[in-house]
Amino acid sequence: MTESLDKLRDQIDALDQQLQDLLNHRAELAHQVAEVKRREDAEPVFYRPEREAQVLSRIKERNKGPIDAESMARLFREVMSVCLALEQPMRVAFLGPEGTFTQQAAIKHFGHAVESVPLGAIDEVFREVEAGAVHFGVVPVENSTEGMVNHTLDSFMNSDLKICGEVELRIHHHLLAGPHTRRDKVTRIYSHQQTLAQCRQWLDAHMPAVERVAVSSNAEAARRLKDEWNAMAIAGDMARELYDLEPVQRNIEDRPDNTTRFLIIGRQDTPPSGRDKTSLLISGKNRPGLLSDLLRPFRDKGINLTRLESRPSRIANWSYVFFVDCEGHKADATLTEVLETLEADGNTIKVLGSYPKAVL
Ligand SMILES: O=C(O)C(=O)C[C@]1(C(=O)O)C=C[C@@H](O)C=C1
Repeated sequence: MTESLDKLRDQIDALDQQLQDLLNHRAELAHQVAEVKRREDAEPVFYRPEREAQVLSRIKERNKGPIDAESMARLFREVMSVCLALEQPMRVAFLGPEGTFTQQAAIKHFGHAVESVPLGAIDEVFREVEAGAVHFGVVPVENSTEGMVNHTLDSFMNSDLKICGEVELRIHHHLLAGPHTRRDKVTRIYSHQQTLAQCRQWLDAHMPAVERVAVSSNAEAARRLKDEWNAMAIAGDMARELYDLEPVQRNIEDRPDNTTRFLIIGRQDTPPSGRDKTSLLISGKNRPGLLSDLLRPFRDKGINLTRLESRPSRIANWSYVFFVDCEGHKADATLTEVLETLEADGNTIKVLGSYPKAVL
């Protein structure tokens, strides 16, 4: 026999009371953790990405359902976000304006309890983190359809900031209309250049005659519809909600698995979490076989590379630096040996950071 609604709700009320008490108990413990950190360190580090990654991975591994592992981890993401805010209110800069995918990535990574600060350009995000005006920054680094975000790679060449985390976000783009849009009179579509590129085939097939106008961000494209009648915009859900726009057609990205990867940048080194990645900037004297010489030590030690990118060095024409992502932490003995071999061969290595692989 099934229980009555009232009885079931009584049980839910009792569990909610327990959950609430447990969450407050957890928050008290986080508060005590903060006191220990303050006592033991003149410059205490409150945010611990390696610990957060371990907590979230464990939650996913031991989850038995019916709540799915991803959703459970997202709930705990918010719990830790609130606990961290009790230790230290955090300010995180992102490539703005409000409503960008980068803001969505910042919230996915840190939870809703952080204060997110929109900035106008990638190098501004770097500068504000360097200056200590914010604790961390979030910048896009690569898209699965359109490739690298070169501004971000180039910013690392002149910065000592450390990568302390990564976020992956599935990107869905929608064709949007504003409150005054006359849908039969549309002559222009606004969006960020990368978004227009990610929706090129759809636009060619469905709106070939409409001019595509690249603007500084998808959120800016959405904002413009406030007072225009002959334009539409392409943007994601966050911008759509922020500017209260109508979806004309959802999910118009050419590839259904369209994903963007973002990096968290900060001033601190991150200890090993057990499931880490390391990002390196490597340069060597231009010669035949340079690239294969750079890669051989990784192969010899069995270290998996997850990304390899070259960029002009900006020192001399046709000389390049290499951005290499590999599995493992710079404190691992094998990776240390690889880096020592590369340096002994006369190459210059800059470790951009070792950080936990994305868990969410
Ligand atoms: O373990 C810590 O160092 C904490 O500060 C606690 C806690 C948590 O709530 O679990 C909060 C913030 C840190 O980023 C990591 C974990």
